[in-house]
Amino acid sequence: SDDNASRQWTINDFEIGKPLGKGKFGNVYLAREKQSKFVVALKVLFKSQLQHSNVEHQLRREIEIQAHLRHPNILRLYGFFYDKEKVYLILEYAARGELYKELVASSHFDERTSASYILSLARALHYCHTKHVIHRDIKPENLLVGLNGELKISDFGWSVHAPSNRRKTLCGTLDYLPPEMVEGKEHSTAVDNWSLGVLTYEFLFGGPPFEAPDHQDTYKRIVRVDLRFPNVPEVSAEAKAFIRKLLVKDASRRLPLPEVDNDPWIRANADPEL
Ligand SMILES: COc1ccc(C(=O)Nc2ccccc2)cc1NC(=O)CCSc1ncnc(N)c1Br
Repeated sequence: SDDNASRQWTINDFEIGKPLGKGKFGNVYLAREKQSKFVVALKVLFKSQLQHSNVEHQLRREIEIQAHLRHPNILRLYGFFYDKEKVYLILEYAARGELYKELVASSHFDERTSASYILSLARALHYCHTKHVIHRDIKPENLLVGLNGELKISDFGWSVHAPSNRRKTLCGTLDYLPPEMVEGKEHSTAVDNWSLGVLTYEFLFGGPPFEAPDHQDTYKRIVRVDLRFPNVPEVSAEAKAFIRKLLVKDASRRLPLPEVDNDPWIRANADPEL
């Protein structure tokens, strides 16, 4: 409940369990609030590292953004607290962990699994866009899986309010960035439409579409939309047609997220229960 989110928590309110993951600014632990026995994921961030990387403002913006986001496919940030040297984020626990691990384990997903995940993602991103929030960092590492196999978008570390031309320090991989971002131009919510296309490709073929030996080559392939499909029989023409509707250089011509529901490939393959 919301009064829970605002009350002042301390680390003594929680029993700490196994480590769930090692993040860029700190580690995440399974934890349980002692009184309610509510299970959460507790992310521990070191203030010194946040200050050193000059991302405190990003974290504050993220906390502000997340406080207003409520969607079944968006990992909840229930609240936060801090002590002298650390900031703690109280996160929803995604019982089936990182989607990335499932993708690596199975090398690629079948069309039904892929279409179901992509539909959930399209609905969550459209919800964000109605709140003028662009995620900007949609990639398998930022996706988690809930107890019933539902996809959860996490780590809005790079989200901004649209429109924006805020430079995203290209420390991470370029693979998911659209042409307008790699070219440092102004970008809109349509960057997430592009990333959805990249992710669909990666789910079906096991790797991102513009992968190349080095940054420069990836950069060139992205700005040229140098899209090639391995001619593997198990991926349908409808799947490729869907990907081509999203990986479009002109941001205004990318398939709008509300229309993802009506795409023939999605209709034929996504779980109707979604
Ligand atoms: C809403 O989720 C977040 C919101 C914010 C931030 C964050 O660090 N922001 C941030 C940190 C520093 C600077 C600027 C932004 C991170 C997350 N999420 C995560 O870190 C995911 C932790 S891993 C995990 N979580 C739950 N269940 C599991 N099974 C696992 Br594994």
